[in-house]
Amino acid sequence: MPIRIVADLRDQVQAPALSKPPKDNTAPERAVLAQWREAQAVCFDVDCTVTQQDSLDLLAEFLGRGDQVAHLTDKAMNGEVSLEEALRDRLRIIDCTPEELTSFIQAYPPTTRLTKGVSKLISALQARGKAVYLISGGFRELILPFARELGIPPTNVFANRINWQVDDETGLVTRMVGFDERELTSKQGGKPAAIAQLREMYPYETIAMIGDGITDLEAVEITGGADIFIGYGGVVVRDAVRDGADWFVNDFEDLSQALERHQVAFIGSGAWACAAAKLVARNCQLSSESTGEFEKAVRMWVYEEQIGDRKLTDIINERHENVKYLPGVNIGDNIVACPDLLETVQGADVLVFCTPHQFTRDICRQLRGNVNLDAVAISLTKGMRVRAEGPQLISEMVRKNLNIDCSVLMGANIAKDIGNEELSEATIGYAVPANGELFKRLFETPYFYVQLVPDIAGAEMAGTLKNIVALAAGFVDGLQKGPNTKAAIMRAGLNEMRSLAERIYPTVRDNTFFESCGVADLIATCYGGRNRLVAEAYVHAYQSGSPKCFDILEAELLAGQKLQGVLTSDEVQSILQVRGWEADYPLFTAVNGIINGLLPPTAITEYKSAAITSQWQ
Ligand SMILES: NC(=O)C1=CN([C@@H]2O[C@H](COP(=O)(O)OP(=O)(O)OC[C@H]3O[C@@H](n4cnc5c(N)ncnc54)[C@H](O)[C@@H]3O)[C@@H](O)[C@H]2O)C=CC1
Ligand SMILES: O=C(CO)COP(=O)(O)O
Repeated sequence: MPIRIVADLRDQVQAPALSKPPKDNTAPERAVLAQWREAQAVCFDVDCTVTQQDSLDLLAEFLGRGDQVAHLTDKAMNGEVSLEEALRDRLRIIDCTPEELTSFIQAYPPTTRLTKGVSKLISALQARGKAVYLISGGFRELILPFARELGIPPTNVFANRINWQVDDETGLVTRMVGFDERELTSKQGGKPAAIAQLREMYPYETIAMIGDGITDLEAVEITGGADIFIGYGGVVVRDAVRDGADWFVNDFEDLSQALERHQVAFIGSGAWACAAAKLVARNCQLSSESTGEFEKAVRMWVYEEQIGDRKLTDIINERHENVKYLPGVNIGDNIVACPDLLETVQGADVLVFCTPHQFTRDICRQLRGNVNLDAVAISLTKGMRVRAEGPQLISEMVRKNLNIDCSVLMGANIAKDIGNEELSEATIGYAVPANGELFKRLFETPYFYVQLVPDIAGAEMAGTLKNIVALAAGFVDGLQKGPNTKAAIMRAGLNEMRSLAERIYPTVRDNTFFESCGVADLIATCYGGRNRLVAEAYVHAYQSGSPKCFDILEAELLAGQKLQGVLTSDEVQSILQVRGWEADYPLFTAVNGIINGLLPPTAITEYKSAAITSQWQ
């Protein structure tokens, strides 16, 4: 039985001289590329896109009626006859029994008919958590074997259904008698209708449609349909489809490659930055060996210092260890330390910010105009900036300066313990769900669990404000009070954190404070953090009669690491003062009075009344 092979098909369709030069849209525009990478759902046409031949054409050939059917298929795919009409006529010609259909599927199993690279592409999409659908004007009986082969659940298949005639006497299915005309894909406009239905069922922001025919292109031309249309010309090239496509590919490898290998740049190299970079290094290494989502090498910007007679960057690159800020932890040999900020971010499309918050603004200024326009960012920094018009969280600063999306990762994350691979958790606050998922894949490991919350401001405010409460906890420890007092201070602190976050950012969700970024981070920092440690030392020095300021204690105790709570307390207090809210936040206000020497450390246990005193000094 003759089978039309790919080359024949192509010759046949391309043979007539093109009336105009082919449009070159084989290199995607930046925005199209970004949409392709972001798409949460990807819909594939099946015949001549997933399969090398049109299944009905091949079935007709198998039955010896090939020429009549192929002619009708081409007419429908070129938009010359309506889909319904072509479908009806083709089925009438094919007119086969269930046994003939089964023999056909056995003779041409899916593995022999898949187009080059489609299997790899679909696996890569699935590995990235994207939903894959088959949307076809063909028949389920012929399409489900492909769905099975590609790991696509039958519920993700939109296709037509053959009506079968049942023998009244035997109850056995005998012949096909047309098709179910109620199926969405049996009609013109069926593909965008199927996509519109997906949108009703799921909150997909970006949907891509891939196909070779006019009915596939239609999916993007109707409101509520797909967001981008990628034309596929590996089997058949149709002028109208090629010209109408946002991107036209002849090889699925182009699409796989475009999905692959995000280049990650890490900005910061302190204790947490290095522990977090170790998580990222592991995942980039693994992904480069499997899904290819992330490039193996991760550049890390290091604020250069001399360590003895050597540069810190040289030591990190040689020993894979930051001997000053996270000694004893191998952060991964694919982390490349770089002292030049702009060189670090060159070509990167995933940016991780993790520096003490007082340095982020200057870093953003240097980066302005120097990062990929389609880059996405995440901030691990806990802190805020205060301007005349109000507070600015670090994620807002990144977003505003660089004009890119910025998620946050916050949590109970004492750097040394994560460096030592102790079980820990974090919360990613995101605005764009696909970016939240991307960052989860970048950070999550078997010892570092990540939860996603659609609440950037809540997660970031929680991470920032708990540093003030950690100072209060340090005062309590310095005063050698027991667990009741510490718990009372932490509870009051949590209330003030939540209240202030919700007051400044009304979109903040209450539940966020029960995630790792909320109560868990508060507990971890109030027991094991640097803010607690230094605040405790402050009390000891104060009580010994030789008080020391926080700058001195930071330098003495933290070996170059930076405290965030003291600055944050001053920043938050200026907001409370300007807005006349101090009385509503007595714990924050008492802490600020203590760190500025207006109140003695003992005032922490009398914070409700002490705060009132401190306001007027
Ligand atoms: N250390 C921890 O356990 C955790 C820290 N964080 C947060 O992560 C952020 C970064 O903290 P770490 O990585 O721990 O840093 P760190 O406090 O350990 O180290 C300070 C860093 O600042 C750099 N630096 C000093 N002067 C600088 C300048 N002028 N410009 C730019 N950088 C300069 C130093 O080179 C060093 O890398 C902070 O907001 C912190 O609150 C969050 C979770 C845990
Ligand atoms: O944020 C932290 C833990 O999640 C670390 O807090 P410290 O800066 O007080 O060490």
